[in-house]
This record gives sequence, structure tokens and C-alpha cells, in this order.
Amino acid sequence: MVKVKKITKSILNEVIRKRPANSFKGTYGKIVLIGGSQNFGGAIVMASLAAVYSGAGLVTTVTDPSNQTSLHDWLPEAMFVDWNQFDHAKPIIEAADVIVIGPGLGTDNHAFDLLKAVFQIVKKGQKLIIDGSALTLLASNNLPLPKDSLNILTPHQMEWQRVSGIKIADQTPDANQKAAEQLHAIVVVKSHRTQVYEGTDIFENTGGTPAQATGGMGDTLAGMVGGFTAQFKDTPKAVLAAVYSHSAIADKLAEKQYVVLPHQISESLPKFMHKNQAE
Ligand SMILES: NC(=O)C1=CN([C@@H]2O[C@H](COP(=O)(O)OP(=O)(O)OC[C@H]3O[C@@H](n4cnc5c(N)ncnc54)[C@H](OP(=O)(O)O)[C@@H]3O)[C@@H](O)[C@H]2O)[C@@H](O)CC1
Ligand SMILES: Nc1ncnc2c1ncn2[C@@H]1O[C@H](COP(=O)(O)OP(=O)(O)O)[C@@H](O)[C@H]1O
Ligand SMILES: [Mg+2]
Repeated sequence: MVKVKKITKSILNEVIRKRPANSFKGTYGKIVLIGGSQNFGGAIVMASLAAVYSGAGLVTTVTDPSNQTSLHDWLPEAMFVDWNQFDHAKPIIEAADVIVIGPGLGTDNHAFDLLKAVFQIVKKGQKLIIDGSALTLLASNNLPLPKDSLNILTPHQMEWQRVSGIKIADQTPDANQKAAEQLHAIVVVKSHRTQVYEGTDIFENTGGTPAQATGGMGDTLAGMVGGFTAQFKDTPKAVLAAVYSHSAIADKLAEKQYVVLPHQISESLPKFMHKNQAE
């Protein structure tokens, strides 16, 4: 039997640090988010919102041009690149510390071409967060993960079934851990009690509420994992802190709300992180 460790509040103090006075936006990471088809624009807007509100220094959103206005209505802090112009996106992706791909990406040929192009150019030192449609696409096309980047997968249980081949009913910690280890990736298997697989370690979240069961909640987590891993050095711990913060904020809001909307989690992040930062 494998041991499952709990993710508790103490992870926040280990990860979220008071910002040094002598710092600038570059200190807190460059992040590129890729996704948002014409139909799923909201997903990449929500992911981008979460990345900026969790403190990423410089955020670029590569998406369908139909999403530009709504992106900037919600988030003037993000830069926009048309996902039909890969020559514009390429140098920005190459210079990024963190790349998030998948929220609202869709599964058509253009989405798959983008995914393959990104997998080809990511390199050592970069963190690649793979979510939503990108997971479905890589599973259905047997696309191997890039070898050099640090890969972080954030599937819900059905996406994890597609990627790992393990049926939802058979997704035990043991089986999941073996599959995650074979992928050489950090895997965040999302559910009402999300689990995180990191090498031989297995962690289980202690928070979360059914008030979170709204489309866009996972897109928001993907953006937060991006924001946390862009600015905090210990990547495995940063992933755990993002998972914990996402549900802890929701639990707090759910004390007074029947449902918690994904963008409300993002909007609560600056105060939550302020309250939980360590010296
Ligand atoms: N506003 C926007 O733009 C939004 C855009 N979005 C974007 O849409 C894209 C597709 O993502 P997706 O997750 O919606 O669809 P898909 O991959 O087909 O998976 C759903 C299937 O899996 C099943 N299922 C079983 N267990 C499950 C579980 N624990 N959690 C979840 N599902 C579970 C489920 O079962 P059912 O609900 O039918 O019982 C169903 O059959 C992706 O890019 C995403 O980013 C969304 O974020 C919404 C807001
Ligand atoms: N009942 C619940 N309790 C706790 N967390 C939940 C519950 N339902 C959904 N969530 C959380 O909401 C998110 C859903 O992710 P996902 O299905 O990818 O959403 P989307 O793709 O619509 O953004 C996950 O982080 C999951 O843990
Ligand atoms: Mg999702």
C-alpha cells in the first residue's frame, strides 16, 4: 500500500514568500497561456486571470482573435497574440518560464497543430502545464510528452482515463502513481478531493466544496498552477500550494455563497496570498 500525504495549510507558509523590495516583474516569471477557441474563449480568459492574480510577472495569452476584446475587458494586464500567427507566438513561447496549454483549446486540426508545435519547441528549464483539450488531444493521438521540459498534467478524472488508460473506477492511488511515474510528469488528478502525483510521492488535498462544480473551475486551477510555478522556485511544492489555495478560497467563499464562480477565486487570490505569506 502506498502512503498518501495530506495537503494542508502549512504548504502556504513553505511556498508563499514576502516579496523582496529589490525585484521587478521579471523576478516573478514570464508565462504564456495557449487556448481559447471561438467557442471556449472563456476558458483561456479564466486561466489567464488566475495567472495574473496569483502573481505571475508577465502574462501573454495566445488565443483565437475573437477573444481579444473580452480578454482585455477582463484583464488589461495580459498581452495578446493571435494563435493563427505562430511566428509571433514562437519567440514568446521560447522565452517563457512557464507555458500553459489546453484550456478551451478544442480538438480540431488547428488545435492539434499548435500542440505539436509547442511540444517541439519547449526546452530544458521550462515548465509546461497541460490541461483540458490538450490532454484529450495527446491521448487520442498518442503524442508523447516533450522530453526536456518539466511537465505538469492537470486532468479531471475522464481526461486522466484518456491519458493513462485507467478507468475512473480503477483510479486508485497505486495505479495512478505508477502511470504518473511512467509519464515522468507531475500529475494533478482533479476531483472533489484532488490528488497530486510527484514521482513516488502521493498527496491528497484536504479542501474543496461542491460549490466549485462550475465550468471554468479547472481552467482557473491551470492558470494558478502557472502563476505559482512561475514565481516560486520549488515547483512540486508550488503545485501543491496552488491546489490547496484554489480549494481553500472556494471553501471560504462557500460559507456565504451557494456557488463559487471561477473568476471569484482569482479575484480573491491577492488578499489570500497576502494573508498567508511567510517572511
Ligand atoms: N467557458 C468555457 O470556455 C469553458 C471551456 N471549457 C473547455 O472545454 C474543453 C472540454 O473540457 P470538458 O471537461 O468540458 O469536456 P471533456 O473533456 O469532454 O470532459 C467531460 C466528459 O468527461 C466526463 N467526466 C467524468 N468524470 C468527470 C470529472 N470528474 N470531471 C469532469 N468531467 C468528467 C463528463 O461526464 P458527464 O458530465 O457527461 O457525466 C463528460 O462526458 C476544455 O478545453 C475546457 O478547458 C470547460 O472548462 C468549460 C468552460
Ligand atoms: N464537488 C467538488 N468538490 C471539490 N472540488 C470540486 C468539486 N467539483 C469540482 N471541483 C473542482 O473543480 C475543478 C474542475 O475541473 P475541470 O473539470 O477541469 O473544470 P473546467 O474544465 O470546466 O474548468 C477541479 O479543480 C475540481 O477539483
Ligand atoms: Mg478542465
